[in-house]
Amino acid sequence: MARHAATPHDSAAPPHEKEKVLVALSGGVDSSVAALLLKRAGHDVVAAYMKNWVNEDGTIGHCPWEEDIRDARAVADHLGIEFRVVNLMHDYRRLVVDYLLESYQRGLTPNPDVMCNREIKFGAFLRYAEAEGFSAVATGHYARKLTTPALPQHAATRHAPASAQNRAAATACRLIEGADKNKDQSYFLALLTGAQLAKARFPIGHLTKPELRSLAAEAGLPTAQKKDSQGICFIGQIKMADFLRTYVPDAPGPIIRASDGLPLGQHRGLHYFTLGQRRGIGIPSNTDNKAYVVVGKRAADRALLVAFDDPSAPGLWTSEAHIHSLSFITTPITEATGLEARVRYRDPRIPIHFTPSKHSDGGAHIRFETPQRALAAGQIIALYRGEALLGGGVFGGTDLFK
Ligand SMILES: Nc1ncnc2c1ncn2[C@@H]1O[C@H](COP(=O)(O)OP(=O)(O)OP(=O)(O)O)[C@@H](O)[C@H]1O
Repeated sequence: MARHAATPHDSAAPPHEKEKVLVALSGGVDSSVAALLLKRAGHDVVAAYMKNWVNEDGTIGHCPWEEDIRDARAVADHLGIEFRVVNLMHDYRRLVVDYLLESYQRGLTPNPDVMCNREIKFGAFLRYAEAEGFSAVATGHYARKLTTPALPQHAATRHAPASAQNRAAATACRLIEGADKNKDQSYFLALLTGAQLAKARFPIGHLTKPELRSLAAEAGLPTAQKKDSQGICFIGQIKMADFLRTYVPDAPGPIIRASDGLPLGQHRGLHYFTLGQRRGIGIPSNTDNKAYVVVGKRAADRALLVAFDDPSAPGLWTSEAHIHSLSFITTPITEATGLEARVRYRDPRIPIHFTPSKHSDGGAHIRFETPQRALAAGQIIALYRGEALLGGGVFGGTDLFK
């Protein structure tokens, strides 16, 4: 498959311009092929495994990091490139795990993968790379980067609160969904800034997974047959509930039927539940074909509010929402406009009307063309124009329990 051997067209560097790239090599097949393509394109490539979480307390959270380091090293050896292990455990604990735990304790639904990309891979890891003299960081994300000028945005104004650096980056590159629609990971990159994107390389974004697997096999990469990883690394194979049980103390409260206030039972802690959840409530409905679903949380008495899962369930469906912590890869949008949004990793893009907040809270008001089920406070919304990711924000209030 000679066509894959050329310089990845989504690289920010013009074809044939050699650059010094640090590739984030996880021990999985995607980043292995990213390293392979960079090497074939003639770049000066070094590979690094990020040591983020090693189950430091010896309690829970199996992450097969030793095996992954072994595999990553084997790939680097196979490609004849230098391999490093970069210890980011302190940053990861502070910027990802603490965010995760605090969010759950405050009744929010966090997204550690999105935060890991912004704060670790293109945060601490990128800073490490720059300090070591690299001009870019490459990952095995299914996303593409185009270096053509940003889409003209009639809504952008010179009052936009972007840094000069961000503005410069915005005109230089755009982030586009991965070519394999089944694997596209642009959602996880929604909170990157233009400056971060300027330094990012996504060498596999133009490939489909089957194409990538066959490239890996043809090149004899030791990870060619390795199974895809599931979920966020540090939680690995265990359930989020088991992880939370270890780190967040139980805080029991009543389970209340939202329609009439009827107490139905007790729960162990609101952090085990998220809006729209049906599993694990433990209350049989006693009504044929009806199941209870979480429709809300009440801070005052730590009540978990439930209702039958149907279109009339109070609080389950959302037509309008506030989003905060807005971040733009491209020029910030400062006037009302129609856009598309993705509210979960695997969801399709949906049409929305976007109105930036008149106040200086950096937020916006979103109206959906069709009501959406179970949008929880804390969840990430990614904003798009067609395949182009514009940026993202966070649903709801910053603290449900204020
Ligand atoms: N511990 C790590 N060390 C180095 N790079 C990592 C690590 N975890 C993730 N990455 C980088 O982030 C990218 C996306 O991470 P994700 O966890 O989604 O992996 P993935 O899609 O399963 O890819 P892979 O097959 O490369 O593991 C990876 O392709 C890799 O470049």
